[in-house]
Amino acid sequence: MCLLLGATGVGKTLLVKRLQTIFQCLGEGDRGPGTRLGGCSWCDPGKGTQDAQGRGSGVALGAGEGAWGCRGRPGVGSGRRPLSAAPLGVLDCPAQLSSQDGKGDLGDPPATRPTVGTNLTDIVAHRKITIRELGGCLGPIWSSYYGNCRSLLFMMDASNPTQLSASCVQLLGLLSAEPLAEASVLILFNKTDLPCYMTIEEMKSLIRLPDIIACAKQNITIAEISARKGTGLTEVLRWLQDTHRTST
Ligand SMILES: Nc1nc2c(ncn2[C@@H]2O[C@H](COP(=O)(O)OP(=O)(O)OP(=O)(O)O)[C@@H](O)[C@H]2O)c(=O)[nH]1
Ligand SMILES: [Mg+2]
Repeated sequence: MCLLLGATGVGKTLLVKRLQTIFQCLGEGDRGPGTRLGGCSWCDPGKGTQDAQGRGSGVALGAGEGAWGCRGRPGVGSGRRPLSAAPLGVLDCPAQLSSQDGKGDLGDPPATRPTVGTNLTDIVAHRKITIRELGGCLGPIWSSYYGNCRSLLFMMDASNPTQLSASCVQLLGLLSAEPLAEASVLILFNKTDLPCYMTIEEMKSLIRLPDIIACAKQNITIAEISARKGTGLTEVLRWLQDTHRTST
């Protein structure tokens, strides 16, 4: 189980929707040789960038290339670029997840509403990973859900300095919670597409992140992302895959 926590409005639900979009393209099993998909630039060369031979930069899996197969139109084999090494090879095309207009190749950001309870989402990266988002408004009872947590995604809003200190207090509470002592932690600084966002260096110094990491029992990784544009989601996927590779 992966817990996804953070103050209300930081972008947790949008992140999960974005990950779902990517996994629906990449994570539904190998369809075998000759399989290529339409739908998004992750799997449709026609929508991706073109290499020197005019082939697209979309990806498709050949036989036995692992659990990151694409879903979509079968039998359109020409022009596909087989992966040399699955599954991480699939994630070597992060540029397609980003664009300047806020829509990106992931399409328009879907609408979200404040999560007043908990959302469970399954993604498949070698094995099933269940992401449990807890609404920010549930902060007082987050601790009821700490059991069976293998990994923790903690999201902060990099564009909101006034929320940063409150988020830092929440983070310290999580890191000191006994049931989460063994969890791997990924701190996500989201909304880096906004003009007013703070750089990772600014945030590190504001919340004394190096000290927090040094004192924590957990293995902590940090990443700057934009759930809106898709920036940095490749790293999130890699981290999830690596963290849950051997977990139960
Ligand atoms: N500009 C920008 N807006 C974002 C980003 N991520 C989320 N948002 C927007 O922020 C708002 C809140 O996003 P949600 O995903 O609902 O936030 P949440 O963390 O799930 O909030 P709760 O469910 O209340 O805890 C929505 O309008 C999103 O479209 C981002 O990376 N950039
Ligand atoms: Mg939500």
